[in-house]
Amino acid sequence: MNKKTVRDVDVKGKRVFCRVDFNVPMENGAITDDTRIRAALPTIRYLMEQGAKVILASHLGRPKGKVVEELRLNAVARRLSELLGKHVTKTDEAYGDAVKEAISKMNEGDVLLLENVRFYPGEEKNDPELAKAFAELADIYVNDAFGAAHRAHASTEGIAHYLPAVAGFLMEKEIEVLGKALSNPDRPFTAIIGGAKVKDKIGVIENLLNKVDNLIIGGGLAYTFVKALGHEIGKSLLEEDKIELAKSFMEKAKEKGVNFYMPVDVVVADRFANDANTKVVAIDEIPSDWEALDIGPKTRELYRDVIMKSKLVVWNGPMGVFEMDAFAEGTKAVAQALADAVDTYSVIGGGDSAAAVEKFGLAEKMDHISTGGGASLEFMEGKQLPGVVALNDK
Ligand SMILES: Nc1ncnc2c1ncn2[C@@H]1O[C@H](COP(=O)(O)OP(=O)(O)OP(=O)(O)O)[C@@H](O)[C@H]1O
Ligand SMILES: O=C(O)[C@H](O)COP(=O)(O)O
Repeated sequence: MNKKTVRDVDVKGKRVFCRVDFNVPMENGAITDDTRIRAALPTIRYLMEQGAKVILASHLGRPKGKVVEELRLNAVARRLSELLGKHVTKTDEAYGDAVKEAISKMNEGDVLLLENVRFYPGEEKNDPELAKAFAELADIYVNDAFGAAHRAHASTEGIAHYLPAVAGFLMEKEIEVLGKALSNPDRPFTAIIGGAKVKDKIGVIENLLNKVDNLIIGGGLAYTFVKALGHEIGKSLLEEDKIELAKSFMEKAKEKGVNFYMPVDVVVADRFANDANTKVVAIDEIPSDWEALDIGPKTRELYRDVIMKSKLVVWNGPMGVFEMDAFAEGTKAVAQALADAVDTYSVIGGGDSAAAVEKFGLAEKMDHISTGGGASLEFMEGKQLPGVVALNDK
C-alpha cells in the first residue's frame, strides 16, 4: 500500500483520533457479533503501547443526523473495555467542550470512545466544519475503518485534510489482501458471486470478468441469468430489466475465456418459508409456481470442484437463503469447500458471506474475512475508496 500507516508516525504522548468501524449488529441493546471490534484491537493496542491518547470514533447504524438512543455507543464501550482489559471512557458527544475536557484528562495509553458520529448531520454530508471540529480534538488521524472507507464522510475523509493522516493495521491488511487479488492474483483465480440482486453486483461482475479464470454465480441473482438462457424460473427472483445485461456478461465471459459457472440444479420451494415443501430439480425444470431458494447437490459438487482446483477464491454473497436451514446447504457447501481447500487462499468479501461463514463455524478456516460489506464490494468494482485516498502518501 502506498499510504502511510501508524508505523510511520510518532504517536507518543499525542492525541490520536482513530476512526474505527464499530457498526456491529445489535439486538435489544446487546451486541450479537463483536468481530468488527476485535478486528480493530491490533491498532488500538499498538497505539496504547506506543503511549498515544487514543480517541476512537465510529458510526453505528443509520441515525440520519439525529440522536437515536438505541444507537448510542455505550454497549460498544463496555465490550471494548472487556476486550482490552482496561476502562474505556465514553463521551455522550463526538466533539465540543465536554469532549475536549474529557480528552484533557487522558493519560498516555488511555482510550476514549466518542459518541456515534452519525448523530450529527455534518458527518454524512462531509461538512468541513464538523471535520475541523473532529480535527481540533487530536494531533494525528488514523483511519482503521475499512468497512466505512467507501464513504466520504467527515470522520472518514474530511478530517484527513486537517491532520497528518495514516492507515491502521486493519485498513492496511484489507487493502493489501484485496489489492493483491485484483492486481496480481495467484491462478487459477475464481470469484463466487451470490446474494440477492444482479443490480448490486453489476460493477463487481464487470470488473472481475477482466481478472478471473472462473466466475461462479449463485444466490437469488442467478435466476436472472437462468432466465436469460431462456429457462422457466417460476417464482424465483428475477430482475426483468437486467436480463440483457446478464446475457452480455455471459457473452463477455466467452470472449475473455472466463469459465462461467451457473447452477445446474436447484432446491425449489412452494413458498418462501423454512417449512415449505421442497424438491431438487434440474435448472431447466423449475415448476412455474415454485421458487428456487438454493443451489442443488450437483451444483454444490461442481462448485466444490472448481474451488478445490483454484489457488485464489474471492467470495461475495450467499448461494441461497442461508438464514433458513432448509436453504442453507448450498452456502454451507461453498464455505466447507473453502475450508477444505488448504492450498486455496480464500477471501470472504464481508457482509452476508462473512455472516454465513461465521454461522457455520468455519470462520477460522478462511484466510481473510473482510470486515467491509459495501467497502469490499466497491473495492472489487475497482473503485477508489475515499477514506483511503485521503490518507497521506508514503
Ligand atoms: N435464491 C434466493 N432467493 C431469494 N433470496 C436469496 C436467494 N439466495 C440468496 N438470497 C438472499 O440474499 C441475501 C443476501 O443478498 P445480498 O445481496 O444482501 O448479500 P451480500 O452480497 O452478502 O450483501 P452484503 O455484502 O451487502 O451484505 C440473503 O439474505 C439471502 O437470503
Ligand atoms: O456496515 C457497513 O457496511 C459499514 O459500517 C458502512 O455502513 P453504511 O452502509 O451504513 O455506510
